[in-house]
Amino acid sequence: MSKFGVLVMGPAGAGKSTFCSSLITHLRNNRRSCFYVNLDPAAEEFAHEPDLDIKDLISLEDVMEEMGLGPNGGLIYCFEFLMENLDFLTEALDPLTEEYLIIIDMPGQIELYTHIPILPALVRHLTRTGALDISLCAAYLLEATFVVDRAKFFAGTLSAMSAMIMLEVPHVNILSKMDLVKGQVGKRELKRFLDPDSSLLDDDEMTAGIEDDGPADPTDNAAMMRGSSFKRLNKAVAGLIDSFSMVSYLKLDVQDEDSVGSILSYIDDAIQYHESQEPKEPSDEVELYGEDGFE
Ligand SMILES: Nc1nc2c(ncn2[C@@H]2O[C@H](COP(=O)(O)OP(=O)(O)OP(=O)(O)O)[C@@H](O)[C@H]2O)c(=O)[nH]1
Ligand SMILES: [Mg+2]
Repeated sequence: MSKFGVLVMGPAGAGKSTFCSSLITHLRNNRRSCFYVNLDPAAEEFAHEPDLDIKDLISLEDVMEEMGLGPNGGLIYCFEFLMENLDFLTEALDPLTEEYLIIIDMPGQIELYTHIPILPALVRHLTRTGALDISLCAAYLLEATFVVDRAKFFAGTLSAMSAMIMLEVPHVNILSKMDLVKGQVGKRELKRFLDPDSSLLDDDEMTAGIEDDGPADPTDNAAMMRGSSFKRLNKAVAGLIDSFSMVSYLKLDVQDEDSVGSILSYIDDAIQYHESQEPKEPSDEVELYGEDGFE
């Protein structure tokens, strides 16, 4: 029996939990079953109560108090604890049938995606044949407001690419909070960010016109950000992203159900959800008709 899921990731405040909630609403409106897993040990409030919550295993507050750790160290400890107690996930997810979409809401600490090998190990446990065997899609969210500052946008894109390479599962990248840039950034301009390439930096107002006049004073932060070495660094990062040509974005406006539905259809395709569904029983209305389609 196959299972299906989506792992919702991205930096702090990118809109992960809001996306999970709008996805749940959309699935319910379309009579589809879902199972919501919260893996953020610091999350307190939810629009939809999680079906499984890491806080029932371990809470960040307790860890910080008992172990004397800060919020980021505490989060890493919580994930190490989860990895030692994977039965917590297995027992809850194992009975789910192929009809369910398992939605996993992750915390926003970026070090979880880039620095430590916990996430690949977790994904291997979720997807391994013979274990949970979940056909899993990773969804990486980045705030659309990042497009205003192109250096920030490429830094975010680099973190999305790093997650893609590290996890080795089907992946969709999402520009969230589209409502915040509507009116600020033109449609044609926005389109260039959906398939980013390094030419975006050529006409960047923030760094355009900078001459290569040697290294900036390292104690002057603002000057560093305007300096030519900063421009060269951004060019190099954008060139690296270009050369992999892996990252493109889907647009998300959580207020618009069609937008959520369109992202869901990309996720469904990536995990081949529809291919594995049992044919549904014909409805009563259809049963009024004979096999030849006539009454
Ligand atoms: N305008 C707008 N605000 C949004 C949208 N999505 C989320 N937000 C707001 O952004 C803030 C963060 O949203 P969350 O969904 O909690 O983000 P998150 O990625 O789960 O955050 P962490 O779990 O703390 O990393 C909240 O105040 C949301 O109301 C959106 O599409 N548009
Ligand atoms: Mg959240």
